[in-house]
Amino acid sequence: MVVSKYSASGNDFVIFHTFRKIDRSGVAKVLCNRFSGIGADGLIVLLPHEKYDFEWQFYNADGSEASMCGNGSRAAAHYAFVNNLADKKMKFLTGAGVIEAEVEDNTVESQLTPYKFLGKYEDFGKKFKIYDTGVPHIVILENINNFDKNLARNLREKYNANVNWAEVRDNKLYVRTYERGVEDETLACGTGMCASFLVAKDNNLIGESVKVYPKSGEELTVSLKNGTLYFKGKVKHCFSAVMDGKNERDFV
Ligand SMILES: N[C@@H](CCC[C@H](N)C(=O)O)C(=O)O
Repeated sequence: MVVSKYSASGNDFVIFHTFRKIDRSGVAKVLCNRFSGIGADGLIVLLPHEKYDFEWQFYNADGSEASMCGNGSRAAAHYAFVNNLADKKMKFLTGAGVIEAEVEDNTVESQLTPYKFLGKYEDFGKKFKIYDTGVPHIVILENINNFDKNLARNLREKYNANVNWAEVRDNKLYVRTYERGVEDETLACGTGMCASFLVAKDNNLIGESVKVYPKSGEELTVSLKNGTLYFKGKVKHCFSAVMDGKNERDFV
């Protein structure tokens, strides 16, 4: 069994492709474990699809399945292209709908599925909005140094959403995200950066396109064109490894 490890702006993934569509929650937990596995925020499995270039299964590190992952969509597109599973421009099916992606060397742009506004709230002493950009995200617009892991954990549990602190400085967007399913802050979260973009835009703090910097410090671009979110940045293929003599069944 061959697996690849990718980092998409610091959000890291184990990726492989196969023909079998089975529950891989247990495999995700084993492979994503940072001490006894490969270590990653999520597992992505590419499967054949009759209409699209492929479909994917996405699992968080704790084995929970998520309908979408922005950074994962960029890593998966790069993996599909270099492994000859798709052309540079591709369409693939996720739990949230069809993603269109384009690979140009190590830079990948994904066109996300339509977003939904889920409401405006005041709770735990904070004002925030929730947008679904494929998965739900709470966005608190304030100094990102106020990022508070305990508060994020409480909000995540009560609203079953990822939690972002977002700040606009010098026309740039800075975002820190506590991710559901990793249950910690990650170095970057694509759907979180896109939700933060929407909230900053609602507040007239940015235009139709902005440079975004997650915790990793890597630069990405989020744009809104005709009501559709585009998300672009570099991905890194860290390595591919042969899991010697092993089948994924051996991991659960
Ligand atoms: N890191 C992802 C989001 C992955 C899913 C999320 N943790 C959830 O369970 O909602 C991204 O880049 O968008």
